[in-house]
Amino acid sequence: MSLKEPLPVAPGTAAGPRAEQPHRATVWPEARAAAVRAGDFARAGRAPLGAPLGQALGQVLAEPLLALTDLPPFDTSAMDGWAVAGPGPWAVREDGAVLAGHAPTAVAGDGEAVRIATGARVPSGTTAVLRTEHSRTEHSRTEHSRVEHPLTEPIGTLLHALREVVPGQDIRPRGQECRSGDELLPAGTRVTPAVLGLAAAAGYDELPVPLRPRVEILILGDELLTAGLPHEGLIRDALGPMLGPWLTALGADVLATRRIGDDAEELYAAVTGSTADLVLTTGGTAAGPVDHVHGVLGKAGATLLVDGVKVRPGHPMLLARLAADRGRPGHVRHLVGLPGNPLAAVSGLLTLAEPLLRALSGEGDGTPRRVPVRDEVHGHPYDTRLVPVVHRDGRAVPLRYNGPAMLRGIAAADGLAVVPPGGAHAGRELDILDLPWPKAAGAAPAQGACFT
Ligand SMILES: Nc1nc2c(c(=O)[nH]1)N[C@H]1C(S)=C(S)[C@@H](COP(=O)(O)OP(=O)(O)OC[C@H]3O[C@@H](n4cnc5c(N)ncnc54)[C@H](O)[C@@H]3O)O[C@H]1N2
Ligand code: MOO
Repeated sequence: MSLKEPLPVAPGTAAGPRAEQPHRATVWPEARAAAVRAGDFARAGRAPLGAPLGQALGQVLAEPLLALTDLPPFDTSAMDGWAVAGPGPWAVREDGAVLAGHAPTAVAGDGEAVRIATGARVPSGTTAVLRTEHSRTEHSRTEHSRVEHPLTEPIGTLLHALREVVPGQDIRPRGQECRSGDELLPAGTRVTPAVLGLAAAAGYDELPVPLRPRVEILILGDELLTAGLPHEGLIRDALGPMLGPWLTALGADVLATRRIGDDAEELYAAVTGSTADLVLTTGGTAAGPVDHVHGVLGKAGATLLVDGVKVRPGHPMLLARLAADRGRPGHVRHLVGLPGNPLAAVSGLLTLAEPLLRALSGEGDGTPRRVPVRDEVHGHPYDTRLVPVVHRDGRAVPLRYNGPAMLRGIAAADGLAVVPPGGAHAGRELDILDLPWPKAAGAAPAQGACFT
């Protein structure tokens, strides 16, 4: 697939000084689409990885799963019983039974039968398999004294069918499920335990899965503490502990979470020196005296693809393509700038980072599901709102504590409702961005306290 380089969605390509710039915010759906395009563009040219079966679980197939063999690979018996040739009664061959995993020892001639196990390769010449419970054997008197062995038959044994025998019955013909080269599953299929089983049956030792996107997190802000209680204008870093595990849950390989402070030079060095596919910064996206993200992107020769989004919270979020790394010219790198307010950062994560990572992993655009909202939700006059909700009885219930600086709502939520400009009346179906972890059992009382 040849992909065109994604263009900035708003006028202007270079990140430069912000002063006096026109408002360039992108509408929310278009911002997500731009993130998908960026991920698709970065994925093109990345060769998939051959992951051993056990390590591929949960990933998606980078290529279609083609059968490496016919399945079944040979004609097999579907039942324990007798491989028979032609019409009965049949003379039982005394030279052995055919077990699963063993090459057939006998070639069945017309009027002959040989004992066979489920899954065993049927001897050539077999016309049907007669189930044990549908058969009767008759032994000649002279041989009765012979010691019986489970895998050999007394000489002169005759086999009778107790039911009509239809040609081909209880034989699974070679290639019944698939022929070698058949497409078993398309690219993009999630590797589940069942897919692992099918892949093994079809001859795979490794599966082609996309390289896990490599992400580096840069936490900006001199006011942030990594331990203890807030004091003297200092607050705890809420994003460092949250973003790494969140990105891991999205399938990314988190290289590092680094604390940079409000130092523009250190930020420049970290951004330009990063080997990650995606650099995620937190804070410093606005126009304050120590908000360095735009300036550093300009100096680093980055291209802004999204510079502000018409969404609340989180509107200063941005997406940029970083200049090519001289050491790895084909490696496309992006940066997502998350606003510092913690719920605004979550909004940026779900609006820009998640779709980009999903596309980079070949997972499609993850169309949100639609759920009716239980209560009226107030909207912003012009912008989309993302509001934490819990699912109750098939409806989305908006939670309180949904301000840009608050995490109390999202910590109790199942997802974020996408509220269009102007708001939504009770009962209206809204897109829901589900969170990438299972619902917590027993969380209902805490959530109850958060309802509007
Ligand atoms: N003049 C304007 N000021 C602001 C605007 C604006 O449009 N014009 N936008 C506001 C909005 S909306 C947001 S969101 C913030 C975004 O600001 P930054 O991305 O530059 O973030 P900071 O200023 O660094 O921090 C904002 C806020 O968040 C706290 N913070 C930052 N990092 C963390 C963290 N890791 N853990 C917890 N809290 C964090 C920081 O202390 C600030 O309180 O800008 C508005 N201003
Ligand atoms: O966009 Mo800001 O996130 O509203 O606080």
